[in-house]
Amino acid sequence: MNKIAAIVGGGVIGGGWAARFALMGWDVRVFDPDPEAQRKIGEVVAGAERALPMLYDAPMPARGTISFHTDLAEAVAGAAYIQESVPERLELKHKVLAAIQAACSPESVIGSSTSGFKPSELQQGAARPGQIVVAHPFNPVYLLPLVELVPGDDADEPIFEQACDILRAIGMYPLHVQAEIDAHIADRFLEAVWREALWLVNDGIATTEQIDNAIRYGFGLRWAQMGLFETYRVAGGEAGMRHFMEQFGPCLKWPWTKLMDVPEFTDELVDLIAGQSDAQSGHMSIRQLERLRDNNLVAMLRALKGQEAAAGKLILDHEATMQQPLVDEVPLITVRRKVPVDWVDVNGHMNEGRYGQVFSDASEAVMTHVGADRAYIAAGHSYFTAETSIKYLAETLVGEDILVETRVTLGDGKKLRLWHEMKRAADGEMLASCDQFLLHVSLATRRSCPPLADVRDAVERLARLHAGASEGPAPRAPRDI
Ligand SMILES: NC(=O)C1=CN([C@@H]2O[C@H](COP(=O)(O)OP(=O)(O)OC[C@H]3O[C@@H](n4cnc5c(N)ncnc54)[C@H](O)[C@@H]3O)[C@@H](O)[C@H]2O)C=CC1
Ligand SMILES: C[N+](C)(C)CC(=O)CC(=O)[O-]
Repeated sequence: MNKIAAIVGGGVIGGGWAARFALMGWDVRVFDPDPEAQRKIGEVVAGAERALPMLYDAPMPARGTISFHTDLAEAVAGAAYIQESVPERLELKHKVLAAIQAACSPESVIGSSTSGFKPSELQQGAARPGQIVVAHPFNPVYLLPLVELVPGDDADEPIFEQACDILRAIGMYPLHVQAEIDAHIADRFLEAVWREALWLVNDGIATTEQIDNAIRYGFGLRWAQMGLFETYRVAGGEAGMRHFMEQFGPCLKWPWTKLMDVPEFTDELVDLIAGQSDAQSGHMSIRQLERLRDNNLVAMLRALKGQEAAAGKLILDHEATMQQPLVDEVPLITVRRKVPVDWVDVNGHMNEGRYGQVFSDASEAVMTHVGADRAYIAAGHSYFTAETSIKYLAETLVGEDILVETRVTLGDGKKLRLWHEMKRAADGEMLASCDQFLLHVSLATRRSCPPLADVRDAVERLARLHAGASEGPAPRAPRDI
């Protein structure tokens, strides 16, 4: 299978798909008749380039190309994955899907971003119905992993499997929706909440800002990490879900919602809502709001990563597939990454504590390289850092690509000394240096001891290889420990 994706319809959602595929190493071809499409996608890709790599504490794959095509057939021919993201009108989707099928390989996956149409509706009159699946993403597609994958009854099994594999490979979470239904799963919730919110504004109960506050200071935070049922299970106390249902079941019969109805979109209601929304957020442009949203999402997803929970666990698992083994070279490139938004301090640059983290990651990469990896540590041996001296040489800013070059300046028995240079990838400027001294330890006694033979040999071999090539300080006499 090649790594070519065709994006048909390059608006808000198509642009997000294009960015995610390209940043995950796919070559992307876009077809969109709008003369402004290239500019609009450029804006989305710029936002994605800034935000998506911040989720990962690993080097990203080499970015794929994005090309723009005036001929749909040319864009889709030979693409392994095709995503349709044209406006939500069934007759338009039928026309576009027919044109795609006339030009693409029968083996390609055709995903549709449709928010509400069922696969059987999209497949009506199609040349190969089983090739078309609903692949409904969430905005921004380049940060949110969920994609509702609805194959429908006529789905072609290999196409569906391939869709799952490709979506996982680009870091997404394909949720298999077994039975087709209007608006799939998630949009049903969104619409219920949206409907209720419209009533609250319409009836003068709450403003748009109060409704947003009710979500973001409360249940919105819960939903991001536990969803609905797990949250309510906890809310039931020690007796869990049963008690929760017993206590709150009767409320469902009380007039707590107006979900069966929707207020008329009169000019007055549209003016009221748009006016309140302007008053609430009109001081920021849409691009500024997008950047704020992306920063917050990155910070939240990174927090979930730290807890190995929910979408954070998904990113961790995906990251593990992206790690490349170190190449035995002088210097070793031990870290390649982007500075994420949650590493910035009040001075607007990378906080000093994060330099320690970068150099610690660099040392861990060396440890793995010499065989002191997770299995070695689990078997009771490791290295502890005994001394670190960091020099901060230039400011490191959020979003910058950085790398660390590491030289082994001493590898002698239980002693390991490393010289790290952190550089800006764009121009090679040195941002910080670090002289680090580590001692091999037994995790049973928590005291220093010689490494096992393989690790000792690997460390000593690296030290010989790096001797003379060092740009770091002259090795000092190791401390007597
Ligand atoms: N905006 C959202 O929050 C979400 C939208 N979706 C779904 O994604 C799809 C696209 O929605 P948006 O990106 O929001 O719309 P959009 O209006 O931002 O973009 C649609 C794009 O399709 C292009 N287009 C129109 N006719 C075309 C044709 N014949 N061939 C190729 N391109 C054509 C337009 O020029 C435009 O750039 C819809 O099915 C929508 O339901 C899914 C998830 C979220
Ligand atoms: C409003 N919407 C129906 C287009 C929303 C979606 O389909 C998903 C999302 O990103 O909220």
